[in-house]
Amino acid sequence: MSRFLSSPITAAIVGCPFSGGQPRVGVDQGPIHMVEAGLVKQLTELGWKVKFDGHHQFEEVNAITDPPIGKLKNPRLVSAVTKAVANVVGGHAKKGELPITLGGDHSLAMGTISGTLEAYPDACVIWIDAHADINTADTTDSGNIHGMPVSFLLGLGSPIPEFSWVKPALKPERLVYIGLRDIDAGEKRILKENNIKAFSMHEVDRYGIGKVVEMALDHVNPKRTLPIHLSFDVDALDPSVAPSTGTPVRGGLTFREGHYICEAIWETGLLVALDLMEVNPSLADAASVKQTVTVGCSLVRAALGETLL
Ligand SMILES: NC(=[NH2+])NCCC[C@H](N)C(=O)O
Ligand SMILES: [Mn+2]
Ligand SMILES: [Mn+2]
Repeated sequence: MSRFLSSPITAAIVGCPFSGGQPRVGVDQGPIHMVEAGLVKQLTELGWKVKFDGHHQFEEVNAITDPPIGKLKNPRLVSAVTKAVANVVGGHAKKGELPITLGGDHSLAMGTISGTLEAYPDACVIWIDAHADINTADTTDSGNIHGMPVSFLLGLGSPIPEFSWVKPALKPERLVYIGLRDIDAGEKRILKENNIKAFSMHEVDRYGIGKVVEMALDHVNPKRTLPIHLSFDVDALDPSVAPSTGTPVRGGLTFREGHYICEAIWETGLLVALDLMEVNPSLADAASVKQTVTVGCSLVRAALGETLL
C-alpha cells in the first residue's frame, strides 16, 4: 500500500511551458491545456491536497542570446530553465510533497530528475518513451536537447561548461526504459556500453505489459525499497492514442498499457516524482488535441492512485 495513503498527500503541480529543447512551437502550451482541462480538480477529487500557483514563467532567461554550442541548440536557455526546474522540484520533494511536472519538452527532465536526486539520492528512474533521449553532445544529429537529458544526468559525453551544474547523479543501474522504438545508432551504442536496461515495444509484445513492469522494477528496485521518479513522455503511447506530440512514432503503447504502467508504479507506494512531457496542443485537429490532453491528465491520475474499481 502506498506510504502516501496515511500521510502527505500534497501534490505540487510544476507547470513548465517550455519548448527550447526542440524546434516545434506549441509544446510550451501543453501544461496550460492540462491544467485548463481540470487536472487540479481531478487530483483533489482523488483525495490529494494540490498546490498550484500558476505556471513557471522563465522570463528572465527567455531573453538571453543563445547561439549553438557545437550542435546543441538553445544551450544556455535549456540550462537555465532546467536548473530553475531542478530547484523547484527538489524544493517540493524535500518538503515531502510529490512534484508533478507538466511539460513542455523532455529536456525538462534534466531538471526534474536532478531535483529528485537532490532530495532522494538513491531514487531510481523509470523512463517511459518511444525514444531513449540519451544522445550526448557528441552523438546527437538533431542538436535538440530534448533528445539528450539522460546522458547529462549520467555524466556521459564531452562535458559542456554551460551544463556544469548538472551533477552526474544518476547511476546506469538505477535507470530503466519502457516503450522504446526509435533509437539512434549512437544511442544504441550508449545503452549497450553502459549496460542500461531497456524494454522496447518488442519486449512489451513478447511478455505483456504486466510482466515488463515487474521485470523493470526487479531491475531498478529489486527490494522495492527505493524511491521512484517516473518520467513519462506522452509519445510512448501510440500516435492513435496520443496524436498531438512533436515526435510521434507508430507502434506504441496502447491506452491501457500506458495506464497500467502508471497504476503499477503507484501500487508500489514508492513514487516520489512524476513528469508528464511532450503534450503539444498545436500539432493536430481540435479533437486529437483534446484526446492527447485528456490522456495526459488521465495518466497523471493513474499514477496518483486512480483505480478502475
Ligand atoms: N523527447 C523526445 N521526444 N525526444 C525525441 C528525440 C529524437 C532524436 N533521438 C533526437 O535526438 O533528436
Ligand atoms: Mn519521446
Ligand atoms: Mn522523451
